Amino acid sequence: MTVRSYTHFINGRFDGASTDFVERKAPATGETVATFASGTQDDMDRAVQAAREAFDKGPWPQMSGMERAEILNRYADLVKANFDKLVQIEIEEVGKPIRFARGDVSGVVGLIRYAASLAMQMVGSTYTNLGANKTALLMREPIGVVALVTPWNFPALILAQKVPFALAAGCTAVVKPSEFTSGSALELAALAVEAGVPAGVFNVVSGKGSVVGKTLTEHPGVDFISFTGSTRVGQEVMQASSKNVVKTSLELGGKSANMVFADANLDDAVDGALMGVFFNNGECCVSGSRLFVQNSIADEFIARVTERSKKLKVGDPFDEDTDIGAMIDPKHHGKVLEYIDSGVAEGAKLLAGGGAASGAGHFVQATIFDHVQPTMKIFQEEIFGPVLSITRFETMEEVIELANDSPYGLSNYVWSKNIDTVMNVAKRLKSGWVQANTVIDGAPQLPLTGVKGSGYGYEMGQAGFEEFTQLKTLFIHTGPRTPVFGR
Ligand SMILES: NC(=O)c1ccc[n+]([C@@H]2O[C@H](COP(=O)([O-])OP(=O)(O)OC[C@H]3O[C@@H](n4cnc5c(N)ncnc54)[C@H](O)[C@@H]3O)[C@@H](O)[C@H]2O)c1
Repeated sequence: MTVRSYTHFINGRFDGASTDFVERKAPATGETVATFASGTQDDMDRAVQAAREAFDKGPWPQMSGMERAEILNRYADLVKANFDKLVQIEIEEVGKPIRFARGDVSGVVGLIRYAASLAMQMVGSTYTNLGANKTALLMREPIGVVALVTPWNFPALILAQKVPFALAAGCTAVVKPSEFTSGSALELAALAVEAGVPAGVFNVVSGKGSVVGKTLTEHPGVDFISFTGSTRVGQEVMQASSKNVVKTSLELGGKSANMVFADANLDDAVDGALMGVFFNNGECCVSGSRLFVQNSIADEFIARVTERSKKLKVGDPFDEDTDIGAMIDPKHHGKVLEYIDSGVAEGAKLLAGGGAASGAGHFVQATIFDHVQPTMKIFQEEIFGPVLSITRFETMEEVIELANDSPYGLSNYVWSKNIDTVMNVAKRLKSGWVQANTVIDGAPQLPLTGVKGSGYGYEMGQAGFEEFTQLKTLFIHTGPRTPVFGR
């Protein structure tokens, strides 16, 4: 197996300055698949400086939207041309099954194309009703140098939820990818330059969050921070941003409810229950890891979900038939197993799985608990693995209360053929996103956001694009002015 060896990507090229490298072992095999430079404060300073100069001196921010769109579309073509390589990197470094890695890279292409269209939609507004001789222009401008910190579960996809939108707005960026999965970020930066993005516009520094992540989010050269990761680190990023009073957007953890009413299309809902929790190994912020089933259908529905879960294939992520790959690293693997033990210890009923799955990698069996109570850890905490917690309910009131009983508020799902049920539940759920009769769905046009412990700010969509812009108000007085002083 070839080991990919990466340095940082600063000012339009791979940077020769690093001497310290860390090995990335594939979670599914334990083999070394890549080495990443272990960044220092100095590396991060150089990257921010490159982005600062590229922003202040141009030409990227001054280009027309049409020019930026053209380059971004060329970038999308290049990502497509490198599809297989990027898919391989995501499988090897993350341990996710091939069909989901393919979905991620297709998603990257779509996000870049959509962002390209937004480059031509950078519109402000005009007020003409302010009184005689007065007009105001609200001019939309790029926010500046942006710090983008990404997690390991969707390394390419989450990067593409940020970078193309920032670039479309005319910003310049420094990316700090996860230290586990930096390969795709570095490849994507190099492809952007190949597509015509000028040097210094898109920089990547790999390394530890506590070193380069911290340096980046505290850096005085940064104008906006967009962070995706855990709620705990999100809190640290908030503190870091206060140092220079920098605007932030935080996309944090989740513990979504997947609610199945008796009148739902039950075939679809069974599939949605499995997809909700086992997609991307369960390492998914919008995972529907709490399943709520209405009492009248519960026994049969839960039996069907359990039976199907036992047929899932856990193992080699390169195998087309694999449903669940490997957990990201041994520590996280151990944490997921501890949650499973806590579910048993706290009295939930184990229906399927319940431990590690065999193989050389960090595999976990598809695990299902029934009769989970809101007081249990597996109900409240984000497990980030293939572990489903099921709770039964009787009424709509009860399930809304159960769903909202969470420190998080990212996404929720409701299954019912009754539009009244869907609307009534959706309106009362405390989450940034609700999906009806589907699960973990989305499109580049639709903004993702959280409430409560899931963060704030928007990613994707027009709202996500506007995060990378700011409004400058130009108030213009024309014609004679009535004196205020010295009349
Ligand atoms: N809301 C969303 O859209 C979304 C999407 C994906 C993942 N997530 C969340 O991400 C988490 C899993 O990812 P993770 O384990 O990589 O998260 P994490 O918070 O441990 O790390 C995220 C990133 O922050 C960096 N980091 C760590 N300490 C830092 C510091 N002090 N300052 C700046 N950066 C620092 C890490 O190196 C990494 O690049 C889960 O909680 C998941 O729900 C959220």
